[in-house]
Amino acid sequence: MKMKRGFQIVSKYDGQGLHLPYRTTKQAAGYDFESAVDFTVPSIWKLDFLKVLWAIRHEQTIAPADADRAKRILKPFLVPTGIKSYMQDDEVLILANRSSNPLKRGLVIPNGIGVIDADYYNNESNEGEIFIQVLNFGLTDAVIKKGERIGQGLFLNYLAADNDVTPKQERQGGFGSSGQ
Ligand SMILES: O=c1ccn([C@H]2C[C@H](O)[C@@H](COP(=O)(O)OP(=O)(O)OP(=O)(O)O)O2)c(=O)[nH]1
Ligand SMILES: [Mg+2]
Repeated sequence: MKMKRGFQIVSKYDGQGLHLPYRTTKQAAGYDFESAVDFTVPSIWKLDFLKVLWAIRHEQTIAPADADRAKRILKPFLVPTGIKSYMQDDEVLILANRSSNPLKRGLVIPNGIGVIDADYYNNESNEGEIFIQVLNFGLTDAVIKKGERIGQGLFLNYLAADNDVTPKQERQGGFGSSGQ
């Protein structure tokens, strides 16, 4: 059978008992992705963050160390899945949150959706490992266990615009690798 689209385990996770993404009901559109590792996502409502917000709100000077910590707290965390995905050239894998995540523990995907391009597969910098960006708006830190389902992926076809010029650049990685 000709392989059209699917998932594989990234080689550095070989033998670690990871599961390929799977659908949980007959007509589930999304393939659920599990976390490849135990991962704690700190709550954004850490004291330093509130302190900095308060200072900004009251036009007070912020100590550089506080500002740096607050920036770290607001920066999304990348949960590794240990999974890479191959697909046809005119296909894309869209990553979406599980709707229970914000409801149950305040976990949101700050990029809204994740776009996994076909040419991300087997890229030279990280072999095409898919990461799920998360921020924790819950009041307490979110402890994600290895094997817990944290997001879902949907394969879709995408369309090209008229007079589309295919760029020659090869993808080297993700998360800004193609420039600003
Ligand atoms: O939630 C995400 C979003 C993206 N990616 C990977 C796959 C995707 O193909 C690549 C680039 O994503 P995107 O094009 O959305 O980000 P960018 O900021 O434009 O980075 P680049 O310049 O590398 O394209 O990063 C993930 O693993 N998870
Ligand atoms: Mg891009």
